[in-house]
Amino acid sequence: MSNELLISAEMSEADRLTIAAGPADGIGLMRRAGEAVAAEILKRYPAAAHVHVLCGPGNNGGDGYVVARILADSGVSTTIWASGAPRPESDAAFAAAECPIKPRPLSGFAAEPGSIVVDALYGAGLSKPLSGDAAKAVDTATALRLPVVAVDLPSGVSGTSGDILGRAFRAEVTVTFARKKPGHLLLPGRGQCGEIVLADIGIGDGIIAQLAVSTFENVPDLWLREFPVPAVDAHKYKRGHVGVFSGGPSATGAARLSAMAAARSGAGAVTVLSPPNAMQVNATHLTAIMLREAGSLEEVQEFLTARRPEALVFGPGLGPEPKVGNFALQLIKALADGARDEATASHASAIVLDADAITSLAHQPQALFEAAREPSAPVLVITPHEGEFGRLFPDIAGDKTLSKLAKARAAAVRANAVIVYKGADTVIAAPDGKAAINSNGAAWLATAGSGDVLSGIIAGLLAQGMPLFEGTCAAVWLHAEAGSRFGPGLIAEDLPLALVPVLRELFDARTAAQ
Ligand SMILES: NC(=O)C1=CN([C@@H]2O[C@H](COP(=O)(O)OP(=O)(O)OC[C@H]3O[C@@H](n4cnc5c(N)ncnc54)[C@H](O)[C@@H]3O)[C@@H](O)[C@H]2O)[C@@H](O)CC1
Ligand SMILES: [K+]
Repeated sequence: MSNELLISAEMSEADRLTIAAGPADGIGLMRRAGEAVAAEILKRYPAAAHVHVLCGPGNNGGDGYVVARILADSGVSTTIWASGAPRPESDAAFAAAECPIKPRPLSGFAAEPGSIVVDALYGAGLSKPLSGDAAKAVDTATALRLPVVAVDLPSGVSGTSGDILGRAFRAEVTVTFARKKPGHLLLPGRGQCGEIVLADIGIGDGIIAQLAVSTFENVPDLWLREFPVPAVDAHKYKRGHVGVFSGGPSATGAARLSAMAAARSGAGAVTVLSPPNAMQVNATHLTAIMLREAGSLEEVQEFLTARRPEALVFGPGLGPEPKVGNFALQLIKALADGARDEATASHASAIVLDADAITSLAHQPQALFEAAREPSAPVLVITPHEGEFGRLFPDIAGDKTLSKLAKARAAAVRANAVIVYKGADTVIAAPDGKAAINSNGAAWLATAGSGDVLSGIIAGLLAQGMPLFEGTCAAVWLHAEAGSRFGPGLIAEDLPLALVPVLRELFDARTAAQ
């Protein structure tokens, strides 16, 4: 698997463990890193008139000296612009000594149209905002619109948070080593990386496994083995039952989008739970989806006991009023009580809290967090976008020292829930610290009702027995993949059907792997 994302301490540890295991040493890894970058440049820019390699004082710069040496050996006209000499005896100093090109000071960096820039100023060791000559170099390359190939990370992008420190290069290609870093996927860093190439420099999977990494890129490898394949003797309730709460007569569409998405994701049965005054309008619009009147907690409990849905969606279209939050709390409590009482066993094991449920619970977040900690409480998935996250977790949202990844993790621990912190770089985080960053989304998904569909997919996959974190990650990926492939013109109604070809591919991949 190569879906792990490494922070810089983990990358250094991987480096250390690889060197300790032998036979590679530090300069050996650096040579492989530089070779990978040089190969990419020779492949992509065979007609480049000139290559300017910008080398920093650390190991990122060391990789740059290797690149410059190989390019020069290959007959490419190459200049090195260095910001300070490498520390004596360091791997970077060895790499610089092996390179026949005499470096010029970065302060004089000038380039001509048609040339290529290799950014080997700072990588994993970036520790403060880019300033002085480095910032000027960014401005020069940007003004001339020169193609930039970044070594490991575009200088100025934090590998941990994806933040831009001061200024950053906007690369056409970024070549990184062993595994991607969170900053390659989190915004705004992702936007600076261009195409990301992952190069093998001899840090084996066994070494990565020793790191016990807890952050992943959300790709099918992460959850495919848990992806549901219906049993030969499946009947509809064996394929999972989802209940979706509907809003009032003028706000029923959101629940229907969720319900349709749950059904398309493979749940065998889906029921819309409707207030009495919305029964007529829901009935007019539902065919395969079942409908049940549930205006009170008692009626909901009757449904839970009689039909035993595995997952519920609560929030889309319900309205942001405090009474919605109160109902959510009562529901969580009722499910916790029900799960303890074998006689009623009215338990749904998962609730997806979305949209208005999140906003209404922001009036009493502590009550939610306490309810989620009750023994036997159902597992919760909370799916806030930026605004909703800020309402439910204002202090975490306002903490400028935390990345989006760290914020999602902190929220998951506090709420004892899987948090889907939505956006173009959606982060999924579980209370046990596991987290994934999604990277296959597209702007087409920013359309009304898209989030309601996502909630339905999550519930649909959880109802079919996928584990909580993996099921949620799979839903986020599926939703993004369906929307990205559909492209221009996408509206939320299209998404459930757009899931079908993606599901087919996953199903085929899953069964082929069995
Ligand atoms: N497994 C690994 O860890 C490997 C790492 N390699 C390379 O090593 C890099 C990391 O090397 P380092 O840890 O030496 O870190 P860097 O080379 O990224 O930077 C470290 C140096 O830059 C200074 N610095 C940081 N930000 C600055 C700023 N904004 N302005 C001025 N000075 C600044 C630091 O004080 C330090 O001297 C990776 O990005 C990668 O390119 C590769 O050689 C291959 C193997
Ligand atoms: K760099």
